[in-house]
Amino acid sequence: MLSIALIAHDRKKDEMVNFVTAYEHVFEGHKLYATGTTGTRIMANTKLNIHRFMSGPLGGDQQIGALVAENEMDLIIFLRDPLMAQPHEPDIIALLRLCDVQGIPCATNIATAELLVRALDRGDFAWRELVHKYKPGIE
Ligand SMILES: O=C(CO)COP(=O)(O)O
Repeated sequence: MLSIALIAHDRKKDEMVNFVTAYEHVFEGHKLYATGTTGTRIMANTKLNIHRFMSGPLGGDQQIGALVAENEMDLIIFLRDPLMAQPHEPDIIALLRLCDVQGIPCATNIATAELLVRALDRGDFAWRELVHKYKPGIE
């Protein structure tokens, strides 16, 4: 069981709900996290149970980033709105940066999200189980 974060900006939320609904059978085998409103929308439309953090503008991206920093998060699906400025842009950049620091697969558009979820379904994320098994504790 892996940890997956689902995040979508407002104009991408319908896309996220449709996507998660289509792959509900894959997501149901994992521990799911989301920013506040995204999580509420997904739970209203699926049977999935999701741990919801704060809404993005109130710190949700940073809360998910904290788990990425500790190498606890295995996959991030972050449907960003590339055509709308966000008040919390620094938080968004910080989360994406931490994904690169830890080498965490992170999809920022639906095409990449689809490829990664299919890879997850095939078992291509087994290496993340090893990361968890051998991860050093915080000194
Ligand atoms: O703003 C977000 C990510 O940057 C998403 O937050 P919500 O899911 O609360 O709308």
